[in-house]
Amino acid sequence: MAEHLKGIAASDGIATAKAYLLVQPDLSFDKKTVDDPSKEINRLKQALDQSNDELKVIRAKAAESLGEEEAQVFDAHMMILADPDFTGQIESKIKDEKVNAEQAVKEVSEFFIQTFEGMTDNPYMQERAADVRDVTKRIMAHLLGRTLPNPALIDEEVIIVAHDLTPSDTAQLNKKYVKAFVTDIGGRTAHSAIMARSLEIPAVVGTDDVTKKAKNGQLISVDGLTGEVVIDPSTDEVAKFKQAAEAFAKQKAEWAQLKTAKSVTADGKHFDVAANIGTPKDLDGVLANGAEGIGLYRTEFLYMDSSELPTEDDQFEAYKKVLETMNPKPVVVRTMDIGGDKHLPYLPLPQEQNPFLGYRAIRISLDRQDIFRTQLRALLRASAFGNLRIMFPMIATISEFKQAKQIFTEEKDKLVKDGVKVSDNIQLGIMIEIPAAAVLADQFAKYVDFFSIGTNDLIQYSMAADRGNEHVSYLYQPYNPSILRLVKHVIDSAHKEGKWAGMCGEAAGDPIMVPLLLGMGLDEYSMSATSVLKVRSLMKRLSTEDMAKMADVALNENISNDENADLVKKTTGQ
Ligand SMILES: C=C(OP(=O)(O)O)C(=O)O
Ligand SMILES: [Mg+2]
Repeated sequence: MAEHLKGIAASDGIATAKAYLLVQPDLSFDKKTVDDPSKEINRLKQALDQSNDELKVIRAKAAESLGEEEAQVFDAHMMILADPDFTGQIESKIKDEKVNAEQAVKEVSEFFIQTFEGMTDNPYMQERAADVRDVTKRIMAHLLGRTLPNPALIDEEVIIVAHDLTPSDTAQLNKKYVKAFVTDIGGRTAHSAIMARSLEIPAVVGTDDVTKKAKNGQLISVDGLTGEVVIDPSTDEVAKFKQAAEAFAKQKAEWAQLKTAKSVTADGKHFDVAANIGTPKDLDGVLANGAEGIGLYRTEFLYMDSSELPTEDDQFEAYKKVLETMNPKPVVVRTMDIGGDKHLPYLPLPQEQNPFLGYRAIRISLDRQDIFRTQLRALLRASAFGNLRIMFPMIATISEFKQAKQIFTEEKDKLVKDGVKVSDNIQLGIMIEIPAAAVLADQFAKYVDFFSIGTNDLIQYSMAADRGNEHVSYLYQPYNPSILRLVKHVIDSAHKEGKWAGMCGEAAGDPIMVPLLLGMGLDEYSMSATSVLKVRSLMKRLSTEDMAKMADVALNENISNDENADLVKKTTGQ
């Protein structure tokens, strides 16, 4: 019998395929005393061999589908399996303490993990702790006769079903086979959802319990436009999803005709519709969708994709590629925004009660100036190859901006003195994603060249509602008059000082928000590349004068998010 679930529509597109459960098996066991240690040692050897055989296959597949670099992590895993120090200590423990193999593996791996994690002056060795943890899980699964999910081995069309996906899980999804994903938890602006949109993989998040309801191999239909999920759909339902997929493809073909057009409203006003990217790989999507620039390059993915801090040259190459490809269109590069839900294995952050309110983004950059200066130098060198703008994330105070600008100027002066060519008109701006900065935008506008409003965070901090928590997603209200007033104040403050204001949070590509933003005079709209043509087509139908009247009601008369959503729908016929 078909089972219907409703989640949060997180990435456009519709698909039906077999479910692939990316769920960690239960690897719990009891400690036991054994009479015959040699029998346990044989079990251990068998599990080590099985793990090694499995890793060889996974490595080969990963190299084929994801590339040599991504595959190398599995070499590190095989090296641990072959390390006589590691396996020898496990054998000795079984022999000397007469414990079962599971217990010996657990104790020895914990010892190695702790030792590596303690090497705080050696980030390379610290990262080995994660490898030991991964390998231990594999050995344990073989000892216990359980199966670990191996997404790198997927070689047929599937829909991934998971409790949650981390940004790095999402980065490993192979678009050729992964037709969609569905998760128990998460919100539309969680980074895995944002990445799904840039990969053009349909996604529904926050279904609550899809992992409990779907079984491996079962057929499953997913509608990333409505949030509908059907497990084991009937033939009629499969046909209905197919029809919806065809209608969506037709709609996309219509939008595609606007690829080389400018984004102009019905009354002839031009606005910049730009794209957000995470890596230079996303440029294909940007070009395919005819974006008028990059409004947000999230550089932290460069750091997350690497096993150590990327060098100045590595960064320079990535930034140069993006700037050259887009030239003369503007590229807004955001400096590293690590922390919150984005982690670096080689840069351990303190354990915090509230990581989203903690040590992150510009706070880390101003503290770890070695990292920040390297990034700024790479950016400055790349600035000679295109139209670079730099922005700083999570700015709360004017003093933070001044410090960041000072460091930027120092690095620029050093490069110029060394005869390195750098651009002389790099705009420096800030993300407006902390309410304090939004409220003080009139003051900030005197110092910065531009604002880019990060609604993903601005909404969560204003409403005190975690952007990734489906239990409070009802409070995540982009059209709430309180949010609209903050946005309006930011736009007006920028204009008063002759500066421009953009938006790079997901709201900038939201068809309900765009008419309100046009009415408030926002200059630049930056979104997932896949939303660019949809927004351009919407703008064509709207007049800024009508939208300004509507925005006035939304800001000053209406009192709720839903009232404003209804107002926009009615006024714009959506
Ligand atoms: C664009 C934003 O940044 P991120 O989603 O990377 O936090 C935002 O907060 O709106
Ligand atoms: Mg943010």
